[in-house]
Amino acid sequence: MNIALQVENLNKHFREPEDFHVLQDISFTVNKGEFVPIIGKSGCGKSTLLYLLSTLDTDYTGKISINGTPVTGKSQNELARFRNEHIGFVFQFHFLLPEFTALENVMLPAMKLGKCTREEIEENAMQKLKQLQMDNFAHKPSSKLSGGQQQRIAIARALINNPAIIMADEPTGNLDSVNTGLVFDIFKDLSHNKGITILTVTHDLDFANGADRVIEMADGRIK
Ligand SMILES: Nc1ncnc2c1ncn2[C@@H]1O[C@H](COP(=O)(O)OP(=O)(O)OP(=O)(O)O)[C@@H](O)[C@H]1O
Repeated sequence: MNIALQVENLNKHFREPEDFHVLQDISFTVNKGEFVPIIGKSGCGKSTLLYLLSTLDTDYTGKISINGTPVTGKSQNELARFRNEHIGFVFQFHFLLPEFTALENVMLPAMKLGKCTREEIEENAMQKLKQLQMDNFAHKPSSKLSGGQQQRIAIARALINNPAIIMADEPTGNLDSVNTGLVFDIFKDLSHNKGITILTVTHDLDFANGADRVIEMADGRIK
């Protein structure tokens, strides 16, 4: 099957401080290996949508399937395992553990999954760092790296469990234009050459313009 993400009639309300229909009848599909930015004005619901798609928020109506697996209705434990195995996360703030080395940070999600030995995980993590041209920094504490380097470590960490899909929320929000370009090139390579699906919320129009297609939102709907 070629579909990485299928979203059907998604609706979400925030109930406090008053009822607010934040996502309205959202339906779309994303194919495997597509690179799709989600754009739209501040407050239109982009991050809320990404949060639902990444299975972190289950308070909605409608259906979400990832890689052919319906995730709607799964228990919190099942979702935690599903996320670890299938989804890589990249955020605006990288959330690296500052006192850990780059390598240790990349290894963490695989250690949590507990499927491989420490040696296997270390080898895999080194490969991911190499892929992002960060292997020379493997043994440096992450706090000693630049913002762009830290974001590349965060992308390596998102890749460690070989996810089918990467969900990113403003991954270049804190970066200068050179590093934004680097992250763009990495995402393009991962999607086009490695078949990983990339869904990313962004305000960066250069980033959006270079992608396969964009999902544009306005007032809780897809335009
Ligand atoms: N927990 C919440 N309770 C009530 N309203 C919320 C909550 N979280 C977000 N909202 C509202 O929902 C709307 C959509 O928020 P969201 O963060 O998804 O927008 P966004 O498009 O990602 O915006 P930005 O580009 O500024 O990050 C906004 O009007 C916001 O104020």
